[in-house]
Amino acid sequence: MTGIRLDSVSKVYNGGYLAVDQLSLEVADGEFMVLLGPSGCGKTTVLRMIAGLEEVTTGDVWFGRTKGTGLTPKDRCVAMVFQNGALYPNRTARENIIFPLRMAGEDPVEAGAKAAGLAQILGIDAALDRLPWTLSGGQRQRVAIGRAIIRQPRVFLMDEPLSNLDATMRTELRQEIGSMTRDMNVTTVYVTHDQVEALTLADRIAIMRDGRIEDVGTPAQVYDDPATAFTAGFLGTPRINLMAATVRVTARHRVTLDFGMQAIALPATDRRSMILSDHDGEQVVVGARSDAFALAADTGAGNQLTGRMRALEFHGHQWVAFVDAGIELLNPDLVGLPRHRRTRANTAARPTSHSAGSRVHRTAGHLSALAVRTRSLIGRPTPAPPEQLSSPTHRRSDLVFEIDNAGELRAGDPVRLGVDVSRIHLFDQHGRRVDRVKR
Ligand SMILES: Nc1ncnc2c1ncn2[C@@H]1O[C@H](COP(=O)(O)OP(=O)(O)OP(=O)(O)O)[C@@H](O)[C@H]1O
Repeated sequence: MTGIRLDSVSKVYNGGYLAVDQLSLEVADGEFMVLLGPSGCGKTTVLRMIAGLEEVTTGDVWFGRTKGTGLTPKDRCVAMVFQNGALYPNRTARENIIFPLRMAGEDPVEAGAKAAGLAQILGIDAALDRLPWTLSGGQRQRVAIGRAIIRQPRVFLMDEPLSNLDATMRTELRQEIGSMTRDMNVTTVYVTHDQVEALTLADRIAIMRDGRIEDVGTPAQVYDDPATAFTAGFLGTPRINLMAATVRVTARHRVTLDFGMQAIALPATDRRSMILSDHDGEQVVVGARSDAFALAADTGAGNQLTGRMRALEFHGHQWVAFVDAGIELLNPDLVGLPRHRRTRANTAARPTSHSAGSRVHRTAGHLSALAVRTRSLIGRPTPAPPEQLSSPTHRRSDLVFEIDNAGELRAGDPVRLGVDVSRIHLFDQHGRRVDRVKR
C-alpha cells in the first residue's frame, strides 16, 4: 500500500482547455479520499492522471516516494473501476474476477480461492458461475470491483461506480465498498458528484470546483465548518441559504449584518465581530442552514427575521418551509466564481434529490454588484466588471429550511424566525470564510 501526492498538477486538453489547475492533494496510506464536485469540475481527469491514463501537463504525481509521472498505468500498480465496469461477456463472474491473476500466471487453485474469498466479501458467491448478462447491475459492478481489487493494487481508483444503480442497490454496495476498502486498508480515491456518497464513505473529502480544490477535510469538517460558500452550498439538503449582507459597525466590536429591510447582530464576544469591525460598509455573504433558524414567538428578543410563509412541503419526517423575508439570496454555485465562468457553472449545478433545492430561485446579479462595489475583506482586487442591480436575474427569493412540526402554520401566514448567529457562517464576497476554519 502507499499514499498518493499530487504536486501542483495541471491538465490542459488539446484545444487549450484547462481542466485541472495546479491542484495539490495528499492522500495518506490506506485513506479513503472522495473527490466531490459538479459535472465538469475535473474529477475524472484527476483520477485518470493518477492512473496514468492521462498525462499531466505540468506538476507531478507521487506514489509514496516513487514519482509516478512518466510511469505506465501498469507500473503504477493501480486498479480502477468505472461507472459501468465492463466485463468479458462470455466469461463467468468467477472467470472475470480471476482474469488478472491468470494473466499474471498465478496458480489457478490459489486464484480460485482468492476469487471465492472476495466474492463472499462482495456478496456474489452464489453468482460466481453465471455469465454477466444474467446478473443484475449491482452484481455486475461487484464483479468489476472484485476483478479490479484481486491483484491487491497499491491504489484503488473508483469513478462514480454506483451511478448506474438504483437507490437500494446504491446504498447496499456503498456500504460494502466502505467496509471492503477499510478491511483491505487500500488507499482509495473515489469520484462522485453525490454528497451522500461522499459524506458516508470518505475519510476525507476534497471538494472540487472548476479544476481546483475548494476545501479538503473530514466529512464533519467540510459540512460543519466549510471553508467556502461553494462547499457550504454543495453539502447539505436543503441547500444552505446564502444571504447578501452589509457589515455595519455600530460601536467597537458591535457588528450588525444588514440585509436591507432587516438585520441581525453579532454579539461582541463573537470572534467574527472583531474581524469585521474594521470592515464597516463592506459586503459579506451570510450562510444559514436549517439549524440556524427556529420559528420564534413574538417576544422581540434575540435575533429575529420576519417574513411570510410562501410554501410548506410535507416530507414525512419533516416539513420544508419556504419563507419570503425580502432578503436577497445568492446562488452557491456562482459565489466567488469569475464572471466568465458563470454560465458553465450554472449549467453544471449540484444535482439534488431534494425538491427544496429546485424550488428556490437563486440569483447571481447581486453578487456581481457586490464584487464591484466593495473592497475584498481579504484584500484581493475584485475582478468582475459592473453589472446592473436591475438585471433580470436579480430577484428576491425564499429562505428554505426544515422544521419538525408545522403546527397550525399555513402558506401565507406571517412568520418570525429566530436566528442563532453562532450557527451562521460568514464569507467574504469571494465566498471565502472571514474567520479561520479548523483543519
Ligand atoms: N479528452 C478531452 N478533451 C478535451 N476536454 C476534455 C477531455 N476530457 C474532459 N474534458 C473537459 O475537461 C473538463 C473536466 O472533465 P472531467 O471529465 O474531468 O470532469 P468531471 O468532474 O469528472 O465531470 P463528470 O462528473 O461529468 O464526469 C470538462 O469540461 C470536460 O469537458
